[in-house]
Amino acid sequence: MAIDLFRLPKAELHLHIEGTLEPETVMELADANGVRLPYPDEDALRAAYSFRDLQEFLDLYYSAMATLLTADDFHLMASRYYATAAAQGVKHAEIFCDPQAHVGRGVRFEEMLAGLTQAVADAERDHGITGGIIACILRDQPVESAHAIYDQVLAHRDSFIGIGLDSAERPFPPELFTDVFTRAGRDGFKRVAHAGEEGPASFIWTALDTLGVDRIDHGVRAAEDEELIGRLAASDIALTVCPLSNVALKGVPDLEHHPLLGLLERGVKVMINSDDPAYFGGYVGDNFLAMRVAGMTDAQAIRLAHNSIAGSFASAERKAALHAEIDAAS
Ligand SMILES: Nc1ncnc2[nH]cnc12
Ligand SMILES: [Zn+2]
Repeated sequence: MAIDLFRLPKAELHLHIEGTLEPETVMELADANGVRLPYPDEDALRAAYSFRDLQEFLDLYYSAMATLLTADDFHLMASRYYATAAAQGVKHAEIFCDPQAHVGRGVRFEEMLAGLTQAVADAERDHGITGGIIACILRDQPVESAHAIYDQVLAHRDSFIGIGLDSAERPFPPELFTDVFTRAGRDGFKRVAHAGEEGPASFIWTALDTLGVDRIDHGVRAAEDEELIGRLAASDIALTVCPLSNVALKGVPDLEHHPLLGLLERGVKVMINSDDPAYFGGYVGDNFLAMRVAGMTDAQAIRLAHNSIAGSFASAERKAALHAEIDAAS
């Protein structure tokens, strides 16, 4: 009998918490906060969840997050994510947030952080989900802004696991942010970066070699570069792949032609994540189910789940316990 993919224990390592805003939550927060949106109702908003590319998605993503004002709003959003994630087998989650996108529209950094850190603590108490928060730098904002937001992250050192790099990829190569990532490395933060989502495989090389990242987010365009596949397979660098996202943003034509399973078979440490699940058609368990329809075997699903634990920043003890949970469930 096929394994229950929702009950398969897994880690989620590529999840933008602002990308979990379902249309009903956006409308609820807009009403509560008196924020005017260019959509009359939930259905009209949902109808807009169809994208030609990354930028078109980002435009909607940034406009919907304008409904987040108070710590309670951030807490509500994240708590809803954790409840759904728990029901889909997530045991450990390293969630992204985009502080510049909130501070830039007048929300205090501490307001955002209070809501998110409370939700992280609640998730462990209520669902047994471990993990934490990775603050992403917006690569389409000036480098000075990256340093300024990093100063705030550093001032709240204990609330963050690490720093990341996201937003519009193609005109903004990783090396623009070498200095701020060097600072973060010296300060002992883990470092991750989106690379090879829409941008070329060369961005994966520079994320590794100039930013010193511990993990690559997406990285699917590594499949176009044989030398890079060899390098990744020989390393411990994991790729946090997001299948439904790549189809929704037209990076790959369909899941049958997605490079995930090919990279897995080449020995690259890939795993399945949801990216922005409210926008792309499903949470991490839904991504597993969709990949099964596209040909993923149970044995591959189990390897992907183990890779998600191995690629996480959890402690060695936590990792051992979660690997054992996967073995028990499979
Ligand atoms: N898929 C994605 N790529 C880059 N930046 C993002 N921010 C939220 N989702 C993103
Ligand atoms: Zn992402």
